[in-house]
Amino acid sequence: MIGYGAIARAVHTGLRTDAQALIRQVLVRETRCAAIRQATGDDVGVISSVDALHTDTRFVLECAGHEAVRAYGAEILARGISLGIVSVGVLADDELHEALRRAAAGSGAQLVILPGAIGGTDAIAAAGPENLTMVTYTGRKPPMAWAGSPAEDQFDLAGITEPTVLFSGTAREAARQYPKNANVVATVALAGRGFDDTKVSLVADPGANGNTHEIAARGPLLDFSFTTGGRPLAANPRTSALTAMSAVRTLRNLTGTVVV
Ligand SMILES: NC(=O)C1=CN([C@@H]2O[C@H](COP(=O)(O)OP(=O)(O)OC[C@H]3O[C@@H](n4cnc5c(N)ncnc54)[C@H](O)[C@@H]3O)[C@@H](O)[C@H]2O)C=CC1
Ligand SMILES: O=C([O-])CC(=O)C(=O)O
Repeated sequence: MIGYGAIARAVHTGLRTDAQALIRQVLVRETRCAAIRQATGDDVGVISSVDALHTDTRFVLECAGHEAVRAYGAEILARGISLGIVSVGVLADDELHEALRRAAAGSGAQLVILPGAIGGTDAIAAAGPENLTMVTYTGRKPPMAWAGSPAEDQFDLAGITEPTVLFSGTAREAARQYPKNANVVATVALAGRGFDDTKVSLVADPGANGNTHEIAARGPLLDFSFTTGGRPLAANPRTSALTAMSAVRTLRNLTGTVVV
């Protein structure tokens, strides 16, 4: 697993008593190794380079942010190790996306896009771009869950008293401008009509109970709307707890006899 922040810790906890999947190593930055060794306990190795991965590693799960996908993604895939990512928004960079695709194609590994904080991408991906005429995404979070995003420079977040649209544009712009809030946007885009043809609104809503994701899609095969009202992780209010459970599910499904 790459990273040991809010999502990664919840994944580790979620799998501690699991017989199906086991986190063997955590890949973190060199400067963080000592502190993270204390936090993980003895059941996990703490490493700071892809070279230190066990040679029989089957799957790497990224829970660390866009920079981590850039730093390690291609190297991992080129070794034939499949990579699951939650920091999907980084794929709005076409050059990186292509480099990861090439690395995976060359080794036979897979780049796996996790659903993360949202439900519904299975239906959109099943329909496919040829069967979708429109896909939109609206994300709502309490105003202070947008702290640390570009919205902080444009709005007085603490003073917001009614639902306020912070961003309106394409999935590509949203993913680039909101790297810690719009990863699900990228997942919707990749499942459906792509980064430039998915309309996105990001809203600060003082009445929001947690992080709400609304997806709407239309086409000859379906008329689709799905809302996920996710509760945040205590360790990071901008991140929905479901993101970690989505990763736990992905890891369990790697070895499950019956896979749902
Ligand atoms: N797809 C989805 O539904 C969601 C995706 N995310 C993505 O997950 C990322 C992590 O989220 P949280 O765990 O809530 O954040 P966090 O800030 O609690 O944890 C991130 C961890 O990654 C580590 N890290 C950063 N750069 C690294 C690198 N180059 N190498 C190794 N470790 C590195 C940090 O030290 C930190 O421990 C977010 O930045 C975002 O990209 C977040 C929420 C939902
Ligand atoms: O956790 C969430 O609610 C979604 C999120 O931050 C992201 O997609 O980056």
